[in-house]
Amino acid sequence: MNGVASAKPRRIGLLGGSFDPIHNAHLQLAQSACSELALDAVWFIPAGQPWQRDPLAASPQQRWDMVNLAIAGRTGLRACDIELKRQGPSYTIDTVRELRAAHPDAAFTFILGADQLRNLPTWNGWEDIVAEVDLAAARRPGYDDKAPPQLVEALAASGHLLHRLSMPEIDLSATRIRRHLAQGESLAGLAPAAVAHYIDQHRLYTHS
Ligand SMILES: Nc1ncnc2c1ncn2[C@@H]1O[C@H](COP(=O)(O)OP(=O)(O)OP(=O)(O)O)[C@@H](O)[C@H]1O
Ligand SMILES: O=C(O)c1ccc[n+]([C@@H]2O[C@H](COP(=O)([O-])O)[C@@H](O)[C@H]2O)c1
Repeated sequence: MNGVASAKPRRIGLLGGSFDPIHNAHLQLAQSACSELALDAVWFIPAGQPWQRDPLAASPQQRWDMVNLAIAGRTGLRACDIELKRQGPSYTIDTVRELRAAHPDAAFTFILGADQLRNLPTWNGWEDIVAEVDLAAARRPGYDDKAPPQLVEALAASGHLLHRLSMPEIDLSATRIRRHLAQGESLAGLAPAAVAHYIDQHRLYTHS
């Protein structure tokens, strides 16, 4: 074929999280974003040092292992260790800039729940994030899913979009899972069986 075919950019969703541990709502969020936004893939990005949180219970290696177990065999889902390899606090702005530089052929959308959508204006360099990527947000029980006004303004100025995911609210959090485990309760239906098995083998989250 003659001429230059304009290759369509790969559409990649980025799902950052502490994943302490990864659970079924994370998977549902990724799969909803993938199908609703016609993404080619969603990359799970475990945070190395999530600077706004208390110290995590599982180690970076354990969170990485659990993410990989959870996504194994699921089409379009991948894990990305960019933040685990970086020193210092994990800033999303560094991640999106590095990924855009490394993958100029890709169009990235950062995926998040309503809690972090509300919180986004406290993130380091948040206006720069909005200038780099689209956002996709899911509702979450107990959180207003209205975007903060300064975020709406920044999105309008940047030309990037805030996609609203239509997945139903899921009342599940890693906090609830850690609490369940500390009380000796089962994870059935809350996290993939392989993750539950890993948690059991490594005796994670046995104390609240
Ligand atoms: N039930 C849920 N519905 C929608 N989004 C969710 C849900 N659980 C987590 N997320 C989103 O997934 C991303 C990663 O979340 P994270 O790893 O902190 O899990 P978490 O369940 O919120 O953890 P924790 O209870 O420890 O705060 C965040 O953007 C968060 O908003
Ligand atoms: O960049 C920041 O300053 C920043 C502040 C808070 C949260 N984030 C990112 O938001 C994602 C979800 O965080 P969390 O704490 O809900 O697991 C994860 O990728 C974090 O690195 C990013």
